[in-house]
Parts: sequence; C-alpha cells; structure tokens
Amino acid sequence: MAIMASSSEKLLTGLVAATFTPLTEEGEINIKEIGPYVDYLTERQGVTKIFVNGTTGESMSLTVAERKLLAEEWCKKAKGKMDHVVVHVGCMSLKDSQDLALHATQIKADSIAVISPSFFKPNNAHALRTYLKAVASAAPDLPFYYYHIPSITGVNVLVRDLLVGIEEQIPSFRGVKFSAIDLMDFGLCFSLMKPNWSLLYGVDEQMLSGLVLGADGAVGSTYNYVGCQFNKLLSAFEKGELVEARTIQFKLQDFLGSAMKLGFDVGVNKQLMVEVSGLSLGPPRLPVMPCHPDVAASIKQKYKSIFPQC
Ligand SMILES: CC(=O)N[C@@H]([C@@H](O)[C@H](O)[C@H](O)CO)[C@@H](O)CC(=O)C(=O)O
Repeated sequence: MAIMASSSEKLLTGLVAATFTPLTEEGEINIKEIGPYVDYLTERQGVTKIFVNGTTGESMSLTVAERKLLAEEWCKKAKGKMDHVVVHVGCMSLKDSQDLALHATQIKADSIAVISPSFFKPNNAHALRTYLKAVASAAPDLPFYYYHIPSITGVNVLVRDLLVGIEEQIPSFRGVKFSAIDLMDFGLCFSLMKPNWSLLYGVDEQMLSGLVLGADGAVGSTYNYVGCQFNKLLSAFEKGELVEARTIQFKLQDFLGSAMKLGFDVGVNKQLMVEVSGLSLGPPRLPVMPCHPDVAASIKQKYKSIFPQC
C-alpha cells in the first residue's frame, strides 16, 4: 500500500534551482560559499527551493564524503531561509546511493532524488524500478523523486512505463524530475499521476511547454541566475497571461541559443553564474573544462543585454 504524504509534507512545486558546487581555485570543496549562495538565491533571485549535488553540481565527479559535506552544509544554511532542499543521491554503486540516502535522512533534507546508474544500465522499467526501490529503502521516510535525464545517462526507459505501480513498490515515491525533451512521454505520465506526486520539468528552455502539459514546477540550472524572470513566467502562466509567459521563455531561448553556439556546458554555465552573482564558485572539476575567458565575456554580455534586470 502507498503511504500518504504526512500532513506536514508539502507538494514540491514552483521553481527549483539546481545548484553549482562551490570549489576553491585548487579544486577543493569551498564550504564557506554556501551561506552567501543561499542568500543570493533567496534575496536576488526569489528562489527558495534547491536541488543539490545534481548534474549542475557535478555530483558524479565528487566523492561520497564530499557529497555528504555539501549536502549537510546546504541543509544547514538553507534552514529557516529556504522552503525545500532536494538532495540528489544517485551514484554508480547502489551501496553509495543507499549511504547517501541514509545520510540525507540524518541531516534532515526535505527529499531525495535518484538518477539511474549509467555504466551498467537498467534496460527496462522493471529493472529501473527495482533499483530505485533498493535506494529508497535506505531512506523510507524521505520523499523520493526519480531523476530522468536520458541525454546524460543513456537510460531511455520511458517514464510512463516506470510509473506503473511504482507507489506499491516505493511508498515514499513522490514524483519525477523530467529532464528530457520527449513531451509525449512527459504528457503520458499525467494519466498515472497520484495526488501526492509532483512532476517537475527540467529543460529550462522549454519550461513553458512543460507547464502547458501540467508540470507542477521546474528544476534547472539557469534558475540560479534567471530565477527572478522565471518566477514571473510562472505567475504569468498561472494568470493565463500567455503572451507574457512566452516573452520570458523566448528570452531564455534567445540567450541559450547564443550560448550553445559557443559551447554551453557545465563549465561555461558555472563561470556565467560566477560573473553574474559575484560568488566564488571556482572552476568545474575535470573532466569538465574551465570556461575560456573570451567565451565567458561574450556570454555575459549577451546575458546582460537580454536580462538587464536580473
Ligand atoms: C543537461 C542539463 O544539465 N540539464 C539541466 C538544465 O537546467 C539545463 O542546464 C538547461 O535546460 C540548459 O540547457 C538540468 O536539467 C540539470 C539539473 O537540473 C541538475 O543539475 O540536476
């Protein structure tokens, strides 16, 4: 039997920033930057929900010990300032994921999310569901989200197939972070939806399309620095002001279209965040390459011209 959400558990909705991991110039975790980062998101971007140690946070390049340190500090600094901290605990090893899931319970994270392993890949919905159940069993009291990002994992199991009967297998299941462009698969998930689930869309440049289909919110990297604009998009959409919502969506498409021509990746994205926020986030970790200063300057110029108010 599926357990119902407790009365204190709120549905995860709205804008969620997938955070970058602050590193020193030498490549070590820069824990002291997390407090200012939380303040930047809440005060300057109006973003009060975060998804930590995900793709943008380069989780797969971090050790389990580093991920625990980061998760703990994000939860500590977010307390009383933010509404929700999702800790991503996906790893290549089930044991590492279970260890991180248990740790997330101990540090009082609000929820956990899990990406599919991508070296040995589950090759059907049953295998993926069985794997997710094993991770969730290490943190049965934490709301659990599946993180679907097939462009990176290469795991193309349709989410609508995964969702069939999942609440029986994983009582803590609360939804999906859907970072893919297959809007038919996303749309078909809604027929399987339960009242205590959230379906969050994860392709920022197409967020409005996700909302039209029924997304409860969105998780993404660009909400770190266009959060203030995307909160406006969300409220325009809620009020039925589609022209306004489209105008904001088109601005991000214009920006990302140019950035992608220059090789937009996590390294470039991180450098843009450094320049826009003034935070000391350091370089990415290899194999992600640091952003060339000329590329950073040109992308920042474009950003400033499109989003002068952010
Ligand atoms: C592939 C990728 O990194 N996708 C990003 C998007 O926010 C993406 O950066 C954005 O849509 C620009 O393409 C997120 O879905 C990833 C994310 O939320 C995370 O960091 O876990």
